[in-house]
Amino acid sequence: MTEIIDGKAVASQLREDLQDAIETLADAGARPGLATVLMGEDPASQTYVNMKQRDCEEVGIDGIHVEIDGDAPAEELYDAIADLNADDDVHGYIVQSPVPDHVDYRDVIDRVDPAKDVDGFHPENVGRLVAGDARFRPCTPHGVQKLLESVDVDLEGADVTIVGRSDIVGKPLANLLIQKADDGNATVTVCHSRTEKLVEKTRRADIVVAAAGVPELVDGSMVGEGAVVIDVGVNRVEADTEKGYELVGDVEFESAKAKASAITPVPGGVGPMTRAMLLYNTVKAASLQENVDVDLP
Ligand SMILES: Nc1nc2c(c(=O)[nH]1)N[C@@H](CN(C=O)c1ccc(C(=O)N[C@@H](CCC(=O)O)C(=O)O)cc1)CN2
Repeated sequence: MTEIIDGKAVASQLREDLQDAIETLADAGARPGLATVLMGEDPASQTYVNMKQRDCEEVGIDGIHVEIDGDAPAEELYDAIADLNADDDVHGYIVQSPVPDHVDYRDVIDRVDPAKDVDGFHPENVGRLVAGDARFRPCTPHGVQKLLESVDVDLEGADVTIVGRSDIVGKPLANLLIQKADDGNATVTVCHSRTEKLVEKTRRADIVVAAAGVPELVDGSMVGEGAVVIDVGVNRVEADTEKGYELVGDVEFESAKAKASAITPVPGGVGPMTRAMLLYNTVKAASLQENVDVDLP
């Protein structure tokens, strides 16, 4: 029987497990604060920031939301970032990606105070992660690690094939999984649009992570018998539904499930974990800035 990895349940447990740390901070007179910044009107991004704000409310984190018109000059976003860097009540913040075309996301990230960079995207935090001393693990890769932990998969020496080389998922996940750590020690192959013999590389893997942003790119014929399949894709595909779209992963679920020992669904797999790990990083940021030791799950 294939195990369906319930990301909602793992995320819910993690939010519960964060409560001790949030209470420890409260006892010391500190309440974690997270700001979300959204520039533009991308509907999926609006959904994600709304969900992030709701998560904050649920666990006892102060949420602040900043919205910037999609046509505004980049300087307006830079000013908002400067304000958040200077605000002592904000321990962490994220600038939702993508930003409008006239704004360079790298210029944006460079301006974020690395101590408040709870996405873990600032070059200083990327460097620390690669060096094996991460301050903030990027939320989606960290969420994938927690999901693998939840199915007790042995990463030591495992062959992992990641399809996708994005700065947000593929690159940091590969770096985390090769590290000398209990949740690392894997052998990782990172595939991308120029990779040759992709099927060969996914089929030989013990763990396949699909993170290319291409709906149903990975099907059952690309999955080895008994592999663990992690689907990072959350693609909105036009459909005759109330919302006018349906959510489709990067994995063709039914055919991959027939081969896999465990698989994440979309929705309800990696997405909720991305949000849960943002809360985790915010609590960590608050603990570091307020000099209060907390036990993190
Ligand atoms: N600044 C950032 N921007 C983006 C990130 C990121 O980590 N930081 N990642 C993605 C989007 N993302 C986070 O913001 C994200 C994606 C999906 C979900 C989620 O909960 N998905 C649900 C379904 C939601 C729905 O109904 O549409 C699920 O999969 O069950 C949360 C966050 C790009 N940008």
